[in-house]
Amino acid sequence: MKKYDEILIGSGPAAYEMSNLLAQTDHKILVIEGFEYGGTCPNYGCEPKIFLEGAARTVLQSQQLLGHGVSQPAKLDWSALMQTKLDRFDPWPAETREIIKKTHDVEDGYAHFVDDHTVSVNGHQYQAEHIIIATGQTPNILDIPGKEHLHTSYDLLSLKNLPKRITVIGAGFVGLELVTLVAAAGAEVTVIMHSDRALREFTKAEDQALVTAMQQRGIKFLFNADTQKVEQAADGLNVVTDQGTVSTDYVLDATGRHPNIEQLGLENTSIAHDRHGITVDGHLMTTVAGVYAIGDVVSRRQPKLTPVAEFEGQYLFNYLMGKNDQEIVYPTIGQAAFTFPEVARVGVSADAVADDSQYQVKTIPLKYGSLYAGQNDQVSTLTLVFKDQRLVGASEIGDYAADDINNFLPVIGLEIDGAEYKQKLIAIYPTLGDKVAGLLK
Ligand SMILES: Cc1cc2nc3c(=O)[nH]c(=O)nc-3n(C[C@H](O)[C@H](O)[C@H](O)COP(=O)(O)OP(=O)(O)OC[C@H]3O[C@@H](n4cnc5c(N)ncnc54)[C@H](O)[C@@H]3O)c2cc1C
Ligand SMILES: NC(=O)c1ccc[n+]([C@@H]2O[C@H](COP(=O)([O-])OP(=O)(O)OC[C@H]3O[C@@H](n4cnc5c(N)ncnc54)[C@H](O)[C@@H]3O)[C@@H](O)[C@H]2O)c1
Repeated sequence: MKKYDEILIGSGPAAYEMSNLLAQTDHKILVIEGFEYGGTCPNYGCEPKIFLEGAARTVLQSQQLLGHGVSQPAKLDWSALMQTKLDRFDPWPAETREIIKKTHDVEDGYAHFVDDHTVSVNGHQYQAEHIIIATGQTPNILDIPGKEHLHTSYDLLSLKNLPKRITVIGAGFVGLELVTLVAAAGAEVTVIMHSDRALREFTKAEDQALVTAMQQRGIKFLFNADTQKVEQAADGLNVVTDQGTVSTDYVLDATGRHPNIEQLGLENTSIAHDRHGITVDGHLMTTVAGVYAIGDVVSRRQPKLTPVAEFEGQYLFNYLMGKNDQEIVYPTIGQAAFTFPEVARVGVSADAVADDSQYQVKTIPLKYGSLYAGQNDQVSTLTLVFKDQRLVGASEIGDYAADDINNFLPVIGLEIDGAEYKQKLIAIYPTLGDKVAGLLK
């Protein structure tokens, strides 16, 4: 049986970060990847999504400015845009594999444990001083009649021809970001939600303003609807819900993601897990000594995001190399949905402390600023949460929400007050950065 210092199962952002750091050591490393090297984010997640969003945003901004100095809205050619996406992204998995292979051994296949300390792939068995599970998450598929008609975000992000009518089940991050893209490209979109809340991570007011903005662009929403089945119809598909039937050409299942643990053979081990992922301690060690988990596959309350996965990769590298023996402490984490308008947040939510007199909430409409007025961005609203004069939370809905909220991350994470900000920084004007010091007073 071949032995390594470290075995990394998966090659997404969490494992890739660790593999790059381990490349600087003399350790013998094996990276096992069952699908596309680089994982979700660069191949069928954040990166292709934000790439496609560039053109979609241009179209939506031009529509928003009709009658405000723009006379002809831009038009999105989905097939042409998709070709540029495929040209850019198709080579990435092979390139990533080559980069990893320069310093580590690689095995192309799905790994599973045969016992607590032995991993099997392609009929070979391997052991290591440290085994790191970094297998991420995978999209849910509703278990309903006609589920063979359901597509995932993976399918949609490579869809060469845009269907006329698209139905999206689920209005979380993946659902609403992809709705933004396909609706901007001209598809008639219906979103089926099983409650009346879309992005629960944001305030109710932000969530409602986002849904309203989407409705005003012609996107239909079915609230509190339970999807029962998908049926073949004479001219497409019927999505049958308890609130009525939606005729459509394509159905995206965006009802969430679950940890990639089914193929890992955990039943042959003592590695504990729950429906949110693998259970780890403060050093990211599983319930088996020497076996660790990082990234989206970990059961934790922090959001499942690329920078969080990378942070865990860095932390575990430092811990295993003896550079840090402290338990992991997560930094201040910013989060955004790249919808139109965007929504973004950091720290304490205004809704969570609405009834707590220790907190003060300020809501600031941004539409009067020239930057926002110049985009005819009528919804932009910033919400700040203070405790003991200190900023502890910020959220925004608006065309620039993600960039705007990035301004508040150092304020909260480094605990800077308005005076210190003003003394140490002159931010770029006229952006929101320039207003931060004033807003902290
Ligand atoms: C559509 C979409 C958009 C997103 N947008 C953003 C965004 O804008 N910003 C952001 O921060 N995050 C975003 N995310 C989330 C982000 O992609 C993940 O948080 C990130 O990829 C997690 O990295 P990871 O390494 O933990 O897992 P992954 O990237 O999922 O990588 C896990 C890898 O393990 C492999 N694997 C699984 N099982 C096995 C096995 N048994 N053996 C071998 N290999 C295995 C998989 O094939 C995969 O390559 C998005 C996700 C999606 C789906
Ligand atoms: N911009 C970003 O940072 C970004 C983008 C995409 C994904 N992500 C990450 O990926 C994670 C997963 O995203 P996601 O959108 O797949 O999951 P999610 O949990 O954000 O959203 C899934 C949605 O589907 C709904 N749902 C569940 N069952 C349903 C049903 N039967 N009918 C209708 N609706 C149903 C849920 O209520 C929820 O609103 C996110 O939490 C985030 O961490 C981040």
